[in-house]
Amino acid sequence: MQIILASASETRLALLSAAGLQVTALPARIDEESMRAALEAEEASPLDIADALAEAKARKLAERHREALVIGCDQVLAFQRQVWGKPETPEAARRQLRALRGQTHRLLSAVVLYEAARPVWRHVGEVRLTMRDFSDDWLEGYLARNWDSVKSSVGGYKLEEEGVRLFTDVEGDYFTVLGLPLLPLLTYLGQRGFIPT
Ligand SMILES: Nc1nc2c(ncn2[C@H]2C[C@H](O)[C@@H](COP(=O)(O)OP(=O)(O)OP(=O)(O)O)O2)c(=O)[nH]1
Repeated sequence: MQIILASASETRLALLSAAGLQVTALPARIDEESMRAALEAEEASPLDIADALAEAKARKLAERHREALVIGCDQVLAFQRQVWGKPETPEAARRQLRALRGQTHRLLSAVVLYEAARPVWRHVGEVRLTMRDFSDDWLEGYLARNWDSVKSSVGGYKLEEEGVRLFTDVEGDYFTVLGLPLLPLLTYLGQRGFIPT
């Protein structure tokens, strides 16, 4: 069965490909900003927001590819009752990282699987990340060196790159930080016989 990743995320495609899966990546192109704003207005939890966005992406492509297995994903950052998506500019990343400095925030990575155009499995992974009290000067250098890479990341960092220097503690699954709860997904795909075990 064809596996479609309903995502423009190079990181997610790289994780699935490195795990040996043959996956076709197609962007779902939903209006995440307005969906997230509407859900926040209804006081949806960060978990429900990530899950709803992941499902919307999977559903959109599953309706066009009814015979495929479609994986939809979404990751949000939760901090002090706020829910953040990707910072749009270096200034937004600077503001966000200064707010998170010396604090603990959460990343929630949701995955929803559609089979024959129906949702059959879902999971949300959560990680708690604590940032050190880095200096403004260091942050300026970090952004100058890393903005091109981290502008595609919800936290303004990539844990597997220099972004690791932001942290004193990461409590949870590495792949969930990168945006995909890979291990539960691979377990389910194996149990259902979609990938060899
Ligand atoms: N390589 C890497 N990527 C990260 C890390 N933290 C977050 N990300 C990326 C994974 C996702 O591409 C992105 C989360 O944003 P979204 O869930 O909105 O996905 P994105 O817009 O990239 O693609 P999609 O909405 O699925 O088409 O942040 C990290 O530590 N390392």
